[in-house]
Amino acid sequence: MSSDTIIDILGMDKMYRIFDRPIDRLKYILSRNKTKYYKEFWALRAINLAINKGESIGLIGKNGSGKSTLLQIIAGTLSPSAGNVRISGRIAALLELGSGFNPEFTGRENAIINGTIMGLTIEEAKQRMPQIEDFAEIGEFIDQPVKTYSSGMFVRLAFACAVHVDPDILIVDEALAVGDMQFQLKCIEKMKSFKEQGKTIIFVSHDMYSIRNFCDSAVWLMNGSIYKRGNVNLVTKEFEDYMKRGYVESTIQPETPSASNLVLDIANIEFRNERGEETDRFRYGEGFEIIIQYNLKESCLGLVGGVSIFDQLNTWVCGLNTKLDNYELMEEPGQYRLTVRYANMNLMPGTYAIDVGFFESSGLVRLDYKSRCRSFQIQSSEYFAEGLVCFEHSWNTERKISVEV
Ligand SMILES: Nc1ncnc2c1ncn2[C@@H]1O[C@H](COP(=O)(O)OP(=O)(O)OP(=O)(O)O)[C@@H](O)[C@H]1O
Repeated sequence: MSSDTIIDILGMDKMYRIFDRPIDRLKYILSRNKTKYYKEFWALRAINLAINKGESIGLIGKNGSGKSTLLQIIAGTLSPSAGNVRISGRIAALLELGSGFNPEFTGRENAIINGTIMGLTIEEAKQRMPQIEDFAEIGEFIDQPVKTYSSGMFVRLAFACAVHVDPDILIVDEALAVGDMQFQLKCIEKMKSFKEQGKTIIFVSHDMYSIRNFCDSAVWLMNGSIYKRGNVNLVTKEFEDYMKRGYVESTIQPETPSASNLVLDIANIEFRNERGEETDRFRYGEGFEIIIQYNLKESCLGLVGGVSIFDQLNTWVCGLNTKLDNYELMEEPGQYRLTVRYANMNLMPGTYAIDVGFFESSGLVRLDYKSRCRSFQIQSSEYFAEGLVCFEHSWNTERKISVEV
């Protein structure tokens, strides 16, 4: 284990025992020779994973691939069946929400207990209470039993506790999606500052856009094994292609719902042709514009706007956003028109749909997202090519002259 390695997993397996009937579990517990009343299910197999200090890792994989199991083992809430797991730092994990809380205790009591479990003394844990209360913003509920909390309050308290124990490693398992948007933004700011401080972050999401925006590298789990690890863009792209090719049943997670449109509202989307006329029909090869009117209600640092085009089979034809193009949007509140211009549209004739979305800078929080909100047609009376796009091209042929010797 190098001095930079903060998480080191070697040859780790996790097996779950599956009992067909509750009585079989009881029989197993009571049997002296531990007769096998169960079936074995290997959720993780031969995992070797070393993560260095300061890395931001995106953990991806389809449903049931073993992501949560791996995170729980790293977090120490689940034991592996075999292998070694060495962690050299303090871990704060936001896994199943509030799973570490005792429902009968108040928020304050739980926060203090959590702090002591994380290695703080009771005094240190108490000293951090004002910051936790401040961050969680749940007011007087801090002194109510957590069983009375809404799921949003749980996230608030859980995140506040997690980030105020000064962890070296932060694990976030899509927990953020439950909180309200203002709070999500606050959490993301905190995660960014953790990243800047060189802390290690493991982030699980089904949203590849979020993973690409937040992580440096990605680990792809498939059927309980690490299938790929590497550059976040390459691995997530390959994962998306894999999912699209339909190797899997259509169990891709639903999109993360748009955060309530408190910060930004998309008011209108329209298409205009090269002559500035509003229309949704274009000639093949013609340029056109998509004009998005939106209302920014609160200033938003690093606002990102994007448009994606899909064909009728849902193939993602082209996704563009202002961040990828280094185009900065204004951050002050106001009403805006954002125009994206496509020159020489060489999509083949057919009907296409668009998604339009706005995100805060890391891409983790959707401020407003309209899926397949408008469609347009590319028309041509000529039959000139097949497929999805027609690239600019030319043909050439040369006759090979055979020389007799
Ligand atoms: N307590 C358990 N007992 C038996 N099997 C389990 C248990 N927990 C998880 N599994 C199984 O282990 C496999 C991996 O589950 P896990 O929750 O780690 O996957 P995941 O990648 O996090 O999935 P998702 O994206 O749906 O959250 C799944 O097939 C799941 O059914």
